[in-house]
Amino acid sequence: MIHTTSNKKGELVSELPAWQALKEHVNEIEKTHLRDLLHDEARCMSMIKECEGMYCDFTRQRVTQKTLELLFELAEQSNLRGKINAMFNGEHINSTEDRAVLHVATRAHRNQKIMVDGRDVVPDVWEVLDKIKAFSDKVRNGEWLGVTGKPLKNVVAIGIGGSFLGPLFVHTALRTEPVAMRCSRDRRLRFLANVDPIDVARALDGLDPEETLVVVISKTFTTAETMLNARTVRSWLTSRLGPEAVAKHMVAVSTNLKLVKEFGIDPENAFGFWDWVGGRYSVCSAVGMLPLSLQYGFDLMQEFLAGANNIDEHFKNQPYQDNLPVLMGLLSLWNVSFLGHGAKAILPYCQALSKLAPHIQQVDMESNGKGVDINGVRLPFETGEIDFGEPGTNGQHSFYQLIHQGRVVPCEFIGIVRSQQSVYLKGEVVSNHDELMCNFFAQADALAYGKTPEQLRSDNVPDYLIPHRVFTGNRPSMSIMLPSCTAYTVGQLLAIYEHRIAVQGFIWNINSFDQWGVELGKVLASKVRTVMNSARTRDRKILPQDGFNYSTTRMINKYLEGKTQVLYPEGHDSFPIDMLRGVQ
Ligand SMILES: O=P(O)(O)OC[C@H]1O[C@](O)(CO)[C@@H](O)[C@@H]1O
Repeated sequence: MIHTTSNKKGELVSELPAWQALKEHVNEIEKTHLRDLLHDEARCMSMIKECEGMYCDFTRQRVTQKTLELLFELAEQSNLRGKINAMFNGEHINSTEDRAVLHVATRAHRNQKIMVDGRDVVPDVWEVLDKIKAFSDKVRNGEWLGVTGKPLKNVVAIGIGGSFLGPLFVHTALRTEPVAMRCSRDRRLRFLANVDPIDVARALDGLDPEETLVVVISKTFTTAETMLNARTVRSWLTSRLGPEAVAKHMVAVSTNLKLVKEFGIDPENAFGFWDWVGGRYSVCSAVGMLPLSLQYGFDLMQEFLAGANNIDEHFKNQPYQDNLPVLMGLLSLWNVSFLGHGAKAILPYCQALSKLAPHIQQVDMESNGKGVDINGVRLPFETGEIDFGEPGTNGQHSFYQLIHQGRVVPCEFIGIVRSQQSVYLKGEVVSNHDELMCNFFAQADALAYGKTPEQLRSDNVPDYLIPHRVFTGNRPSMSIMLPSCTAYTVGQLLAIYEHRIAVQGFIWNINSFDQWGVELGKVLASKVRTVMNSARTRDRKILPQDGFNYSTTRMINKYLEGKTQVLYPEGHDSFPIDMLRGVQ
C-alpha cells in the first residue's frame, strides 16, 4: 500500500537531491574540527535554542549553518511537514497495521479536537482519564478497600515493553521530586515485567496481599510474559485471600476488554485505550496514567500530560529551525546516515532520569530499527540507532573511556538547573548538585576539544605516554538543560524524544510504528514451550530433537538434564518460598 504521505512511488530518500548534497557535504565537514567550529560565535548563537523553558545547545554537533540548511532541505524534499500533519490528523500512517498514530491525543486538553476516522477521540480519552481520577482517588483516600477491609497502599504494575518501560521511567523520575514525594507518602509502586520468577519474587517481596492492588497492563492482553505473571500474581492473591480477592485487588489496562473479562477481571475495573496508541508510545494513556495516578495522584500526573502536550503543540507548529524534535531528529539522522555513527548515548546528569535511556531504547530501536521503507523496498542504508546510557557521573566511570578515545558515539547530555534534592556541606567548594553539573559542562567540552600532543608536551607528559593520552576530540554531543525535573518537564522530555524518533523515521521513509521484528522469537519460544512441557510432564509425545537443529536440541537436552526446583506438581500452585515472606 502506498501512502499519500510517502515519497514518490519507488523513490528512496537516498535518491533525493538533498541527500546527495549532504553526502557531498560530508567532505567539507571532515575538514573541520569542533575546536574551530566552537570559536565561531555567530554559528554558536544560531545553534542555541531557548524554548518552552528548555535550553538546548547544538553547537557541539559536527555541523555548519550550511549543514543545517541542507538538512532542512532534506526535510522539505521528504515531505516531513506533510507527514507530521498526517500523524496529527489521524491518517493511518502505520500502514502495515492500517492504524492511525495518535499518542498525542492521549495528552490532549479536554477542549482539543483530534479526529480519527471521522470521530473526535478526545472525549473518549477524557472519559478514561476521568475514570482513572475517580478510581485512583478512591484507592488513595481509602474508599476502595481490599477484600479484608484494609487500604490498598501497594501497587504492583504487571506489564512488559511499552507497558512497563515508560511508566517505570516516569515513576523513577518523580520518586524524589518534593511534590511527588508528598503525594506518595506511605505508598509503594512496584513493577513486574520479566517472566523470570526471580522478578516475581522481587516484585512481591515484603508485600502483604491484603494491602496490594495489582494492575495488569497489556495492550493486547496476550503477551506471554505478562499473562503468565498475571496468573502467577492472581494465584498469589487468591491462595491467601480467596477467589473473591480478584474483584478488589486486580484491575487491568488494555485495548482488549474481551480478554480482560475472560481473565476474570470485571470490565468495570478495566481502563481502556485504543489501537491508535502504539505500546511504546502509551505512557500517557491509562498504561502510565493509572499506576502513576495511584502512586502520585491524578492532579500531579495531569501536569505530566500537560508537559507532553506542550511539546506536541511545539512540534506541530514551530518552524524547523526552532523545532526541538525536528532539530534533534535531523542532527541524529546526520550523525547516523552521513557521518556513520550508529549509536548514541543518552546521558542525563540527574539520577531521577536513570530510566530515560532504557525507555528510549525501546521507543527508538523498536520504531526505527527497520530494513525496508514504508513501501516494502529494501533500504540501501541502515536506519535506527543503538541507544544506551547511564546517568552522569556513573557513566563516566564506566563506558566514557570508549567514547573519549575509542569509537565516536554522539552524546546527549541532559542537565537540570534546580535539583530535586539539595545538599550543601559547609566548607565544600560547591554544593553536591553543582559538583554534578561541573561534570555535565566538562564532558561536552572534553569530547569536542580533546587534548593535542602539543598540549601534552607542554604539560611535560613523557613522549612514550603521549599517544596514550591524546584525545582526538571532534566528538559530537548536544546539551539540554531543563529548569527542574518535575512531572511537567518529564512530560516535555518524553514528548521531545518520541517526536524526534518520528522525525527520523519520517525522513528515512520507514514505518516507525510497527514492530514485526519481535514476532519470530515469540513463535520459536512457543515451539520450545511445547517441547518443554512434553519433556517435563514425561509424556514424551514431542522430543527435543523434533524440529530443532543439532545445536538447539543439544542445548535443550543439557538444560533438561539439570536439576530444576519446580517439578510440575499436580494439583497446586508452587511459589518460591521468599514470595510469601511478607505475609508470614
Ligand atoms: O502491551 P502488550 O500488548 O502486552 O505488549 C507489550 C510489548 O510487546 C511488544 O509488542 C513487543 O515487544 C511491544 O511493542 C509492546 O510494548
